[in-house]
Amino acid sequence: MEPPVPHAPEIRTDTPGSFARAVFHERHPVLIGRLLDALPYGPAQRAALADLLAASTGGARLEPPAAEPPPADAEQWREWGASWWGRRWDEAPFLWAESYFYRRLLDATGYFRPGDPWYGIDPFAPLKAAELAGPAVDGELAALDGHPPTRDALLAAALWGNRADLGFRLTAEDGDTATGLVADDTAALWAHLEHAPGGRIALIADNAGRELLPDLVLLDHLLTSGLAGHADLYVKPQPYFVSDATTADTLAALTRLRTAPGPAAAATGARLWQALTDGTLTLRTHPFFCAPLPYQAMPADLRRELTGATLTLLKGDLNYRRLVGDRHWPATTPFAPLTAHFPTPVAALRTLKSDVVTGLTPATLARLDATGTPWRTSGRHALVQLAAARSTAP
Ligand SMILES: O=P(O)(O)OC[C@@]1(O)O[C@H](CO)[C@@H](O)[C@@H]1O
Repeated sequence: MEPPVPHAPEIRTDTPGSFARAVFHERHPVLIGRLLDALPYGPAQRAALADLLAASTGGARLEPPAAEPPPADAEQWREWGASWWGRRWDEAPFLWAESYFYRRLLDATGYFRPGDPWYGIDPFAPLKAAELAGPAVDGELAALDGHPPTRDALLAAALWGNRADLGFRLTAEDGDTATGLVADDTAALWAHLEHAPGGRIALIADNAGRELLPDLVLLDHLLTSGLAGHADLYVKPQPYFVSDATTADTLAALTRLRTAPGPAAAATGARLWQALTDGTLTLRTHPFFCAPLPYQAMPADLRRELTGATLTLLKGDLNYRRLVGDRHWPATTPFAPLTAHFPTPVAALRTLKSDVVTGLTPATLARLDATGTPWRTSGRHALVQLAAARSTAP
């Protein structure tokens, strides 16, 4: 008999002193301030953003997205929010409420209003562009011209690239430095790919810029080494969680690679460009990547699309929360059973930036707890976790 899948309470924002509450009450005000500094939004948009902040932190009731003109996702959101409309923002689960906050933020800027001059304008674009143009990226691209990096180094770069999350950076402590891995299935991940080389790999991206660049370099390695015969790169269909990568961000990152002064970065960019044009690499998206739901609720069309991949590389903190469920799991809860719903073998590459964690050994947990630091949320720790036991048949 299968062991029962364990349960734990969902994380909510109404717990005083919690990380989730701080995201709404500390991070979001800083974020709205940054957006208002970065773009010359007019009085109506400024008022709408201020209203959103007040409603989402002040006990207002949840209402569906603006109905006039009806946005393309109106029906979808009516369904996704069926349990929550009319309830207070802080009664909804953290995962749901945060996702809806970003949806309403786009509403407030005019992003969804055809005919509005701000229609389709990414409110986070100035923040993402500044990071991509910055000197840190110059250094990281130049480093590719040194000793050819090992595959472990490429994987580690993609993993730690997840710290460059502009939402997290809004309130991260200065000087936070990376420490170590709390779980490390790196060797098992390579063994899994070596066991069935040449298959299709999916990478579900997280942040643009300094995270997406090493993700792209990793994909190039997987394709050129033959470990993958094809790669699908999944990005968000719309701006989300500040720096999540969209198609526009992917094109910007590719251009940054192709036009890099160093030969190694430029050659990587050229190969990836070619891979996109000849179909070896496919750029994909789906509305579910901005859904306020765990991956257990993945719709059938996306499930079908992913099925058959040798491995899905799932990047980042939010994807991890969606994978295992945004719940107060005891940290030693085994990782694999919580991911059994996922349609392919899956590897999470994530820096720890929220309360959820699973699959730790009791010794690791005791060591981390003994530090007396906020190790779950500081972004100083990371993990590579693999759940490989899955049918890979299409
Ligand atoms: O998914 P990412 O970019 O790694 O992290 C997203 C994040 O910054 O946003 C949420 C809180 O706002 C947390 O999941 C995490 O701290």
